[in-house]
Amino acid sequence: MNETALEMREATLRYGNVSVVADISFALSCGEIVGIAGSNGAGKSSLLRLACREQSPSEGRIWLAGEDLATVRPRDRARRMAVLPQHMHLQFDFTVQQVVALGRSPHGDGENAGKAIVENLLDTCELRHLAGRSYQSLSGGEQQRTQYARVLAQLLRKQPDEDLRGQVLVLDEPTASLDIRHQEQLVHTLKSLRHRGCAVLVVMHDINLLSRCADRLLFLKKGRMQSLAATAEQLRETTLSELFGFPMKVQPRDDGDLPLVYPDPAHHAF
Ligand SMILES: Nc1ncnc2c1ncn2[C@@H]1O[C@H](COP(=O)(O)OP(=O)(O)OP(=O)(O)O)[C@@H](O)[C@H]1O
Repeated sequence: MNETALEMREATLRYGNVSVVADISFALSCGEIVGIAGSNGAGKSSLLRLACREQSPSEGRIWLAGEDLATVRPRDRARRMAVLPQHMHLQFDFTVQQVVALGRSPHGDGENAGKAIVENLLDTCELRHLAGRSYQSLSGGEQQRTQYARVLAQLLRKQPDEDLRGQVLVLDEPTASLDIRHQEQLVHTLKSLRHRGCAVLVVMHDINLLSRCADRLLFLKKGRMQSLAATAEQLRETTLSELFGFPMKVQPRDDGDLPLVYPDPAHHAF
């Protein structure tokens, strides 16, 4: 199997004559988590839309495990790549269980193996008590957890604990509505998916949370790659201050864990 799960080479996305993402090149390996960070409007969601072929690049090429993404049939792509968008609106009022089961659609096994996967995810994602509830009636965090379970249902091939090399998970702000307990749970599941060979591309505004899951961080500024490096190397005050356009502090920790990043409290910009 190809060790590169997803690769972009000189990918650009233009709306009219404005490039919202420009000249992006990187490779995501099987069993690797790449975190994407940057300011509002930097192009993070646009980059993810290119990665999952929701939009095709104006220039450049993208490969899924060595295959040109443009030639991978949509159903095949949906079996190999699961995507959690930033916003998700449902036209119909499904129950939580039905929403999670939607993830099995590309696999066509909803009545058999897929049912066991959905049942398992309702338990592991702590959704069992909500299974029969209308999705529309849920809180923001409950909806986000339901959607996360749906993409996990799509990501798994046949069994809850199988090898996931070649599978790609794309997440846009998956923790935006989650409480601390469920943020921690999500970080834990991402690490476990990585351990099983899954490749993950994830956007988060919380740089500390992102750093805790990502092997490498890709920093985007005005649609361009500012830098891509191992997480520890990216956590530098000058790099982060430039990225966010605000003075940032990086506090080393005694326990040898990654440093803590926070806005400089001495700076009074507003
Ligand atoms: N359909 C579109 N037509 C024109 N411009 C667009 C379109 N979609 C996005 N943009 C612009 O592209 C830029 C990048 O948007 P994108 O959603 O990728 O940013 P982002 O980094 O995900 O931002 P945020 O942190 O606010 O979610 C923004 O300036 C946005 O206004």
